Amino acid sequence: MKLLLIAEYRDGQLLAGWSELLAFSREMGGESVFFLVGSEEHLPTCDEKLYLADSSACGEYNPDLHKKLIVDIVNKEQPDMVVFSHSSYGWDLAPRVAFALGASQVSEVVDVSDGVPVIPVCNSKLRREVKIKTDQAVVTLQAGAFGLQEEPSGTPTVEKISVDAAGRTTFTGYEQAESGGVDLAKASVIVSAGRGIGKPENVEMIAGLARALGGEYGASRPVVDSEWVEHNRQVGTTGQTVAPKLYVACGISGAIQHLAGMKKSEFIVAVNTDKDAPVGEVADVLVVADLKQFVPVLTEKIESL
Ligand SMILES: Cc1cc2nc3c(=O)[nH]c(=O)nc-3n(C[C@H](O)[C@H](O)[C@H](O)COP(=O)(O)OP(=O)(O)OC[C@H]3O[C@@H](n4cnc5c(N)ncnc54)[C@H](O)[C@@H]3O)c2cc1C
Repeated sequence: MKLLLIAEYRDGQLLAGWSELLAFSREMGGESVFFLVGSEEHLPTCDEKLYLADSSACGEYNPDLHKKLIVDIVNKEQPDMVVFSHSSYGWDLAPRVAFALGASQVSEVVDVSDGVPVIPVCNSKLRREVKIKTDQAVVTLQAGAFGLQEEPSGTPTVEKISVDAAGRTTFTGYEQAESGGVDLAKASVIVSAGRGIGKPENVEMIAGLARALGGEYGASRPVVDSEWVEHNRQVGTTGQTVAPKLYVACGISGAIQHLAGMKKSEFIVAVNTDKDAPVGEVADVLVVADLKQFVPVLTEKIESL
């Protein structure tokens, strides 16, 4: 099996997701070739072949033009799979490439089972193995789902490529999302509220524990989507990525999109009524308890120290 891995470049920097693409390729047992619209200054540290288009000529974000470049490489290399990150770049480009190739597309892959991509379904409550029936497939990988065991090293063999066409899209720049007054990335302790808190009035209970520990409070996406907590406190792939000394996940099941934003925390405590909740796989301590009983008692004890 051969895989074409589409690395990403933003604001003059190579994005770290390239190593997740390589980890996926290794799980698939495949030979990998990279594609990047970027610069020779920032290349993946690996020994694979890399097709490099210059971002100053092709634009960092020009889906029309990048699709043409990728399709040319696909015609040359004949990979079985073209692999993107499940990012805004991937969301935009992957369907264009799949359509151009007449290939099937599998979005948001989180695992591999016996060589078959696995995707979450039913709001991540279930997983589905996807059997690909076309000769070629285009897949996108959920952030944080795949990781290399070892620190990547090496120097790619670079082949420079270019394209004459201009494309129909004009890139005008990136706009930074407003982060508001809270910068969770700077907090050394974060206590997060999940759907298990049950009602918006219980956010204060989570904020109280965070205050007692000298930290900030965060939330999972359903809590933010319900407008119980503002978006700048959301942790996960569509929120903030954090790595505090202590992360306390209260009533959070541990969906891959949440774990991707907090699993690098130094010490993780999870409070959950379900002893089999997936968050237990990353937690250093799993407290099997009703958070409405446990959190107020813990807060009181800490405050009395
Ligand atoms: C493209 C995409 C991007 C996403 N981005 C994000 C993201 O950035 N961040 C994010 O968090 N999610 C994100 N999600 C959503 C994610 O898939 C999950 O749906 C979400 O993380 C689940 O949130 P939760 O754990 O709070 O809720 P649930 O999965 O419903 O879990 C609730 C947990 O609370 C426990 N519980 C219930 N009652 C109690 C109690 N009284 N005491 C203790 N425990 C209790 C339950 O056992 C359960 O484990 C994204 C999804 C998609 C498709």
